[in-house]
Amino acid sequence: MSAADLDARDPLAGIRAEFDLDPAVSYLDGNSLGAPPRRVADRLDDVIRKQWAGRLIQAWDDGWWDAPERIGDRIGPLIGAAAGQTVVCDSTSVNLFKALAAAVRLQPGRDEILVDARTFPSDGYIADGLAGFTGHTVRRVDPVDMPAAASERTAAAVVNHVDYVTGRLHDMPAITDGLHAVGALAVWDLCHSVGVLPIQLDGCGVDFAVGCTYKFLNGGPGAPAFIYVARKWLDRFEHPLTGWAGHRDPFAMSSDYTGSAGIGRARAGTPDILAMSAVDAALDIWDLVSIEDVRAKGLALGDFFFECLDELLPSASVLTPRDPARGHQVSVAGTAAQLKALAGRGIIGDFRPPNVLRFGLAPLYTRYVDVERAVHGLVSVQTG
Ligand SMILES: Cc1ncc(COP(=O)(O)O)c(C=O)c1O
Ligand SMILES: Nc1c(O)cccc1C(=O)C[C@H](N)C(=O)O
Repeated sequence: MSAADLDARDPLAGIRAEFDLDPAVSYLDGNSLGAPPRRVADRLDDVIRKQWAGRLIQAWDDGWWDAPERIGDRIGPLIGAAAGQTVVCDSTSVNLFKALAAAVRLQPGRDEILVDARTFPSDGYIADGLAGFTGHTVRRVDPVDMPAAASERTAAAVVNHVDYVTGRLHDMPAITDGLHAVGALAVWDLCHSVGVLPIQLDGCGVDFAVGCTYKFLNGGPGAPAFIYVARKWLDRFEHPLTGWAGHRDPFAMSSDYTGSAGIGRARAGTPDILAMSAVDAALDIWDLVSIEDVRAKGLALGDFFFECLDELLPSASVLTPRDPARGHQVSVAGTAAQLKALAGRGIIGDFRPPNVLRFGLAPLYTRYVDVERAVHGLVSVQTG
């Protein structure tokens, strides 16, 4: 079937109109920065003109102060988290620091942290940075080998749900169970899976998770991230960034810190209301679509990408698995110069060293014609 026919039959095709995208551009980098939902601009206008200008500081009592928990609970259904376990705040890196610090604190006598050897570098840097304070040994292990590598020495393991380079999807239930079998805690990084595939954090018994909102959740550049703390750990969740926003009674201005009783204790400082309002507005799109439909289209876009490559560029070296154990991207070997040449043709992907071209497939706005154009573009930049 042609790309145009596939687009014509796509039940999600109409959702693209929710985004401010140039039809002439094939935007295939939603796995790095999502596209702008039109409703975000309207919401920010409202927050600035009506809430900030209209209510001034009184707006904190009109829903600003509680926005991190409220918006966290809107992300909850996308990650299989019942209410009260997810809060939106800080960056993924900062939230990972909090989650990992709390995890090792829960595991006295265990002296090792495992880190996904193929993770986005920041996760490894954070683990190393924390270990510099706690004295833990950090060992880098492929997620597939984590259950076998973990032992009674392992306090916690940081695992990516979807590998940011290849798009490989890791088996959350099996890896989590494997870690738990030796008493290690599981900390999942959902940056590349949230908003593209169904996730069951509660169902898998995951201990902690972090993720960003600026990729497939389209919250905008630098949008705040989220952190999930499983209900079973909420009472004992202790992290070192004990700022006033996580205090049980922040406006009492007590000189002693007592953490909030719930997920609020994962907060540290004042919430960035403008950025958070953008995330909130972007999440409205999930009132129109289901994650199951998004997942089905994401896999279909990937299958179509592989078909086009087989037909037009069989010599391509494809890094992304063809089976459904993948997220929503297709990665092929290539160069930074090729990426630049593609951008000159209106095809936007990204390059990750040393030799990977990544093409993100965001089912809310990616069209089959975008995939077809990307493969035609790859053919022309490979053949000169
Ligand atoms: C898998 C993964 N983890 C962590 C990060 C870091 O996120 P942040 O910049 O919000 O700290 C990113 C992207 O930047 C990422 O892709
Ligand atoms: N957050 C980013 C940024 O501010 C600029 C450029 C890229 C990013 C990214 O998020 C990169 C992304 N985590 C990746 O998968 O490579």
